[in-house]
Amino acid sequence: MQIVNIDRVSYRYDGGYAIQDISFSAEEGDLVGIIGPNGSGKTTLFNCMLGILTGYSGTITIFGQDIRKSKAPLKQIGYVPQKHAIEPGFPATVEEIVSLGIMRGKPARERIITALETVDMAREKDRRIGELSGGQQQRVLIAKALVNDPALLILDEPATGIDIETQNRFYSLMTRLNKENKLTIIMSSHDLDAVNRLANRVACINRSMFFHGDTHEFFENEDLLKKYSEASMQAHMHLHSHH
Ligand SMILES: Nc1ncnc2c1ncn2[C@@H]1O[C@H](COP(=O)(O)OP(=O)(O)OP(=O)(O)O)[C@@H](O)[C@H]1O
Repeated sequence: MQIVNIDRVSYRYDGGYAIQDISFSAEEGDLVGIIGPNGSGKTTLFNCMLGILTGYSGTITIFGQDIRKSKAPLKQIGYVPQKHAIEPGFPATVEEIVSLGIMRGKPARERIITALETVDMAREKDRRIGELSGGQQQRVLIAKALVNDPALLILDEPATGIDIETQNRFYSLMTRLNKENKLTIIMSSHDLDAVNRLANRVACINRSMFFHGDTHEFFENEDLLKKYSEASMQAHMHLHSHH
């Protein structure tokens, strides 16, 4: 079953196109890695898929429905945005943070605990989020995204800013959610090595699409890898030329 189909999607801000003519799809059980240098439009693409940005052209179909015509599929998406540092003194507890993810009905305590157990954080439920390490905070934010029992999980650069050992634990969690919980996952990442290990499909974007297919096809293709590293280098220099 097709979970997501992105068909010739473009979005422009006042300054020009952030994404142009993007197409790719995800089947049930896929773990799709979206790779692209800084500023390549990954967050813009996710915001279109989440119904946050509506002025795109092209068609986004999720669980078989055009999201312009029905908002219902959006309720089955769990989303973990790009991580922002949480103030150490931020007063909310882990359990309170996860309860914020509940879209419908009363905050069901059982669902919160189940989501926290999934990410191995149930023991910390009464602790303040600000006291936790970056990797633990990230797991709590995933629990928040899982609390509605989504069929699709979208993560925007989930492992950025956490140490290598924690990243590896985090990647095992992704694999477990994908394989055991049968969750379809779309994850953007700068970490090519992690994408190579985890994802079965890759979509590589640099404003427009430059590859979409099986992971091994991308990583076995020297030309594509070279093109990707050149594009990242340019994006990097472009970013730094403004400072
Ligand atoms: N609100 C906005 N108004 C105007 N331009 C924007 C806006 N948001 C993003 N852009 C531009 O659109 C392009 C794509 O940005 P986007 O955040 O989607 O990329 P990204 O791949 O997620 O980048 P990063 O990896 O750095 O987060 C960039 O050139 C950015 O400057």
